[in-house]
Amino acid sequence: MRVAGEQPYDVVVGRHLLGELPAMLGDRVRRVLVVHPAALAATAEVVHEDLKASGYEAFVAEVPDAEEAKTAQVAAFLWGVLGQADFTRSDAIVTVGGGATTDLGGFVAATWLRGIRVVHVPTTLLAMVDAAVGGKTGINTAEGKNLVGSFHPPAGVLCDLAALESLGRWDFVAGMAEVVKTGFIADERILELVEENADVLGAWGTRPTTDATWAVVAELVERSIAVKARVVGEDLKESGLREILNYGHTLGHAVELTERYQWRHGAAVSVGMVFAAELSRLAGKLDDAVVERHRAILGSLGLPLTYRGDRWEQLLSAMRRDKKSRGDLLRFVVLDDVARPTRLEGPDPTLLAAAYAEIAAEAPVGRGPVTL
Ligand SMILES: NC(=O)c1ccc[n+]([C@@H]2O[C@H](COP(=O)([O-])OP(=O)(O)OC[C@H]3O[C@@H](n4cnc5c(N)ncnc54)[C@H](O)[C@@H]3O)[C@@H](O)[C@H]2O)c1
Ligand SMILES: O=C(O)C(=O)C[C@@H](O)[C@H](O)[C@H](O)COP(=O)(O)O
Ligand SMILES: [Zn+2]
Repeated sequence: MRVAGEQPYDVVVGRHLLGELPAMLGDRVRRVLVVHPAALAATAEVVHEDLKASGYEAFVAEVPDAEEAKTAQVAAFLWGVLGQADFTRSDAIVTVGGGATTDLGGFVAATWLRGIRVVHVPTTLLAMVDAAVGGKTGINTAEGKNLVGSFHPPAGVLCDLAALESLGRWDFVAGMAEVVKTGFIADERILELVEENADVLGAWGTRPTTDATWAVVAELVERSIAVKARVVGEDLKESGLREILNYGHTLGHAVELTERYQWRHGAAVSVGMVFAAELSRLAGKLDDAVVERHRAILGSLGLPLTYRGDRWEQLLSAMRRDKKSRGDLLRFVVLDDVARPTRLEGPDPTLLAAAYAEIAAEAPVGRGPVTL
């Protein structure tokens, strides 16, 4: 799939794709830094050896797992590695990992010498369908999620579906939240596919994956990437259309911060989408049936639908730092219907509180498997 823009690039979905890496890196690259978390050390070493065999001067850097990687300290560590190895503007980074790794590696590529090439090799469902595509890079600060970053499109993305074989159930399910998001904002066929296959998708990794399930996963990945490619191809820097990809994220990111990143991103986005759907309904835009479809689909995958009722003020305060806010104006992506996203600007505080009341859990929810 081709992503349009000033520097168009390919997103390749398939199996055993590492042979495509040199072509994506391009002719001028001499040095390559492979960035990965510990869980992907073996894959990163294969990439490292392949690159050396292809004539590159290749290095590897292991970074912390998950959100622990998305800090200024870890970015500074990688800047140090690049500096020590004399990386120039014609050199490149390859990321091998989930969305946290692609966000971090993309950010370091965007900032080193004001921008070097990066190729992403996403290894989670979430990173394949969302994080690795579109050039949004970022790290967190104490005040919130992705508050520092830049738009820096990759030179290419290699989605090797074989990587999903080792992905744990709840990491796969968390990725499904972004797939479902894509369905609600742009492609109803995605929702139908999830509805038809929720039992096997929600049980990922607990039983052997049949060829039929792989075919469904491949179609979901391709459809989700197609939506993202179309949107970011039109609006890389989020001046309008791209905001729809943030459906469910205004509250979702606030939940992640409140939980000190102990919830998976996809789990927080799941709760955030139910909130956004309720907000859409209370604003008179969305039918009850579509709101209930959110709960049915996300719930059938095992994703959370509620969040603790005693955290509203904290969440509201975190939402003020959302990137869609303008001054004191809170802005939300909401739905008029399936595949008809729109914006709600400066909703009345009582409307927001009423939407939150619809998703608030009476007692604090436990640290369940998807959230952890
Ligand atoms: N830039 C964007 O457009 C964008 C879009 C969506 C999400 N994100 C970001 O992506 C991050 C979430 O990404 P994620 O869900 O991939 O989380 P993640 O990167 O934390 O990976 C989840 C876990 O899976 C492990 N893992 C990765 N690949 C594996 C494999 N093949 N087999 C076994 N284990 C594997 C990781 O080590 C980690 O423990 C968040 O930081 C979110 O903000 C960014
Ligand atoms: O690509 C985008 O644009 C998105 O909003 C995709 C989201 O799934 C992703 O989580 C993104 O990182 C959120 O961006 P942010 O600007 O709200 O931090
Ligand atoms: Zn997201």
